[in-house]
Amino acid sequence: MHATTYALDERIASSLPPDGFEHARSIEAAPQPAGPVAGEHGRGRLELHGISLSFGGVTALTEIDLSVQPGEIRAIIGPNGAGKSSLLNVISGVYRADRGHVDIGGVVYRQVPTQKLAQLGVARTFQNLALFKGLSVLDNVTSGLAHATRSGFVEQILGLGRARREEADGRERAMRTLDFLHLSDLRDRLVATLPYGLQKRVELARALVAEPAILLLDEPMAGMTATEKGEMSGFVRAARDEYGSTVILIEHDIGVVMELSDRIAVLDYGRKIADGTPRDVRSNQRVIDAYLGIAPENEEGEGI
Ligand SMILES: Nc1ncnc2c1ncn2[C@@H]1O[C@H](COP(=O)(O)OP(=O)(O)OP(=O)(O)O)[C@@H](O)[C@H]1O
Repeated sequence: MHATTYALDERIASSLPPDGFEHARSIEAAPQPAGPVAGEHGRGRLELHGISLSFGGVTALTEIDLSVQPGEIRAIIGPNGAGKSSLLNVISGVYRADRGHVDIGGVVYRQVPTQKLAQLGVARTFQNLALFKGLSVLDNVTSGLAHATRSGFVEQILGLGRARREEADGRERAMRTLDFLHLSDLRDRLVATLPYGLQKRVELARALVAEPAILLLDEPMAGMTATEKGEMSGFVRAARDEYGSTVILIEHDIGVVMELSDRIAVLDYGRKIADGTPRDVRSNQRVIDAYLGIAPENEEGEGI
């Protein structure tokens, strides 16, 4: 494990939010954190306290509390429009909550500074792929380290010592991540030529190359075949085991969620209606009524 944390590619961060809603909040300058800088001490811990968010007259989130332990795989589920993406966008600083705060590794934010997400050890993937389709797999994954670069523009242009060492180091890290996700053979392929399921895996690689303390995955298995979902689940679990990353994922496939998650938070109309182990959630009557729609004795965790 490397002590250094790396940043998301600025180009990707600045392309947020992806949904194009009229009332999308602008990213505001974040206040300086009040407490100590997040260190190894609180690495991977995330807490939300009383998060409320609305868009004009639409309430997206109401007083959400969430406590995620280091190394945990935590799913956020709920019907369409329940507030899942909004919550992920609050965690990653795309939205500023109307009320409440986000605690990342012991540092409290009213709005998480998106541009510093990587320094905080947070990486994310997107519901709609946000890859550079015209670049190779290797270049896309290396771009996940863009903020780690310490050398200046001139050094990079001139290919001076530090810039060259950083480039070599970045490529080596990217190669290791590709190997980890069984993508090495595809490293020179243009992303646009890959099937969708593999593009999703490349996006995971780009997030993982920074060895993040907290990995936010927005529907990582959407649009995948059952086989691809199984593979992806295995990679997500392996990533947690290998890098010690805390994983927070939004996923609609209940079978996957039940099988992969340590704990599950369930949202409905912007409120958290349940939070617990897959077994707890599966037998929770409010969850069954709002989301699962099946009696617990009749299901195998496959859902809906
Ligand atoms: N930028 C926005 N502008 C206006 N309304 C928004 C915006 N983002 C979300 N909303 C609204 O907030 C509510 C929660 O939406 P959100 O996308 O967070 O739900 P979700 O659970 O992620 O849904 P889905 O599963 O369909 O992706 C919805 O009523 C949605 O229309």
